[in-house]
Amino acid sequence: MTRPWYRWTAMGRRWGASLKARIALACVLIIAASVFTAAWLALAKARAQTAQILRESEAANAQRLAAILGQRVLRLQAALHSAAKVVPVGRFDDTAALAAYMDQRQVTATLFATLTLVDRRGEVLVARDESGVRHPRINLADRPSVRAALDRGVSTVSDPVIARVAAEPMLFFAVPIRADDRQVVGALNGGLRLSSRDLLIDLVTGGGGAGGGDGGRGPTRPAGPSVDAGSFVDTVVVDRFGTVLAHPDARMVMRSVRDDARLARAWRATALVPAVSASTGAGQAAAGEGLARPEPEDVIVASASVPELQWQVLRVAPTQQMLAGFDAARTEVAAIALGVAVLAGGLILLWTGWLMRPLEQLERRARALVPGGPAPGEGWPSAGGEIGALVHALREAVQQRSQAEADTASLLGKMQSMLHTAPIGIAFTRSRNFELVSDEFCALLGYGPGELVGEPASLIYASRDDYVALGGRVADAFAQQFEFVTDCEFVRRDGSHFVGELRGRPVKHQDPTAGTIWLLRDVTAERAEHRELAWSASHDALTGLANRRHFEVELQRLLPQVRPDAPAAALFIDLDHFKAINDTAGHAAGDRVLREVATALVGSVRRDELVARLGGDEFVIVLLHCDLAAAARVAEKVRAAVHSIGFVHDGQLLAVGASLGVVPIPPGTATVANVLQMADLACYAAKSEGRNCVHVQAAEQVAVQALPASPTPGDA
Ligand SMILES: Nc1nc2c(ncn2[C@@H]2O[C@H](COP(=O)(O)OP(=O)(O)OP(=O)(O)O)[C@@H](O)[C@H]2O)c(=O)[nH]1
Repeated sequence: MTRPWYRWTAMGRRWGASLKARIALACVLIIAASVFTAAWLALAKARAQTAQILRESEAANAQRLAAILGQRVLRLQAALHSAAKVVPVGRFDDTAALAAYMDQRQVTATLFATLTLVDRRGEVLVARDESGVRHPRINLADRPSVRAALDRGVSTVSDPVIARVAAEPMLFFAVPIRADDRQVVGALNGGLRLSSRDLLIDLVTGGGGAGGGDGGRGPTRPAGPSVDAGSFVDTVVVDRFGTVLAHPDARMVMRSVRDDARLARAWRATALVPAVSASTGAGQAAAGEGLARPEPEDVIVASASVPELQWQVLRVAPTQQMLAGFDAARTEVAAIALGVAVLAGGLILLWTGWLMRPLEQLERRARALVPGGPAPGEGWPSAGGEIGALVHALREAVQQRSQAEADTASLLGKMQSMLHTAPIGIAFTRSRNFELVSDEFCALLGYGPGELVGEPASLIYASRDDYVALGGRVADAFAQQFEFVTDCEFVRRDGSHFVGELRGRPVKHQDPTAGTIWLLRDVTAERAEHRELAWSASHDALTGLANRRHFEVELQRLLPQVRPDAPAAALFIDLDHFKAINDTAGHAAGDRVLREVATALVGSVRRDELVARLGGDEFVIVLLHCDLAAAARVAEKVRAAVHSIGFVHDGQLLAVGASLGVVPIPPGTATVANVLQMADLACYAAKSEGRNCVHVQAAEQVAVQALPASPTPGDA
């Protein structure tokens, strides 16, 4: 049983390899990438544009708030000026008059938390605050703003300070009081809480632009995170030293912007450079107004300066929160892109499935191209376009192949019948295997009809080496467009060998893979007979030695090998009184003697020496690489061997002797006849010297004596 995981893995692999799945997957990826990229780029552009709009909007807001702040300062100063004009100048020592004056400053008192009238020395003449009108004995001449009003007769606004009495951050306005002669005789001071609605607090809590005030007694914003009403934008007012004057978080007031990292970065980004001192009057411009650069990554910063106070209004908006919609949209876009891609991929999968149905049918039909499958023209899908063209081409090819197979089968049938009856061995091999064999071929090799079909061709060769060597020769012959013919030793099924004549011809010379036709016949007897005939033609039938004709051919072949450094000699042997043996013991005894002599001759020389019977009782031996002295020694050995022959025939001891003539074969000797003539003469000399002896002919005598031709004794 197939395990489920294996089934799932196999199905996954099939799907992975499927063209449909690949196209669908590719489409999903392309569509997802396209949708996501397009949406991402659009969002990024929209985000950048929105950030720019926010910056510009916040810059305008900052400028508007700075303008409001400036107007408020001017209005407060104007109110203080108005009050200063009605100060009872000539009655500074009249406590009741001064108290009455203060008591009547209801409107001014609603604008300022404290009102203080000081004389030329800075001594407080009368003061008014939430507790009423008082005459405290204090001197304010140490305050720079009071000092400037008294000494230089100008209206001033102090830097924020922690008030001595109220113990909270306050601003002090001072205007000079002049006598009729325009001399400064004192100053009227207005103290204002930074938290006053008439100055700052409503600006940073979203009430910017609203007129009116609470007389400097506006509520302080509660501690904790605070934002511009309904938004994430913080409005912060900072003086030229970086001291926070107004902040949505009341705890930050009078602290340095450096205490809040984000605020510090925003403030630095405004690049505001202190341009005036604390004692400088309002109205001087400060640098850095407008859009801030460079802007920190996490905030959008806009700023505007309040020239009257050398303050700066900062609008700080957290980038991430302001543009959170875009960040959320990115995730949505990714999800939508994926969804669209998956949906499109599904549709494409269905579509390609529908498109590829003919292809699947074609695949099934192609799988059925096996014996026993549908008829060549049946089962093909009907389709147009490329698939239709493919179907058409395949159907044509299958029909043609089917026709070709039928033709081949018919031809093979005829061939089989021919091979069955052919009286010669015929075989067809391809790729070194038998594909067709005639009955005779099998019979030659001891196999039943057809048994060699499918077997390797090497099976019938007696030697594996012969078979391998044959391959190269066959290839050479076929390459030259020759028929290949050779004799080779084959092995039958029973292990017996025979010599066969093998003829081979390729079916197509230009295509070796098309196969080869072989003809085989057993030539064992034929070749043996031929060898027999060839041997008989060159050998003496009685003794088995080379005959005269073969001797002459061989010596003629050897003569060129004779050189001064490779001397040679010839021994001419003639039996002594052989005729008497024939005559007394009979011809058969004479034949036996001749055979014994041949054996003695062969046994006296090296195996490869040329030993021949020239005829009758005449023999000749050629010794190669043998000088005359050595030849003389061999001749003596031969003589002794012949002389030692002896056997009893019809009660009679038969023995024989031999006369030997030894001659050197001079280098350059042209003919066999010369050699035989000289050797014969030497043998004749041995006969003359009494027989059963060796006559060695000196080399210098040989040439002289060899010149005239004379008949050999054997010819007589
Ligand atoms: N048995 C036998 N005799 C042969 C054969 N061929 C030649 N003869 C005989 O060999 C003899 C050769 O004799 P010769 O060489 O003439 O005379 P010889 O008796 O040997 O005398 P010398 O040579 O002078 O010693 C002849 O009688 C031939 O008939 C052969 O094949 N068999």
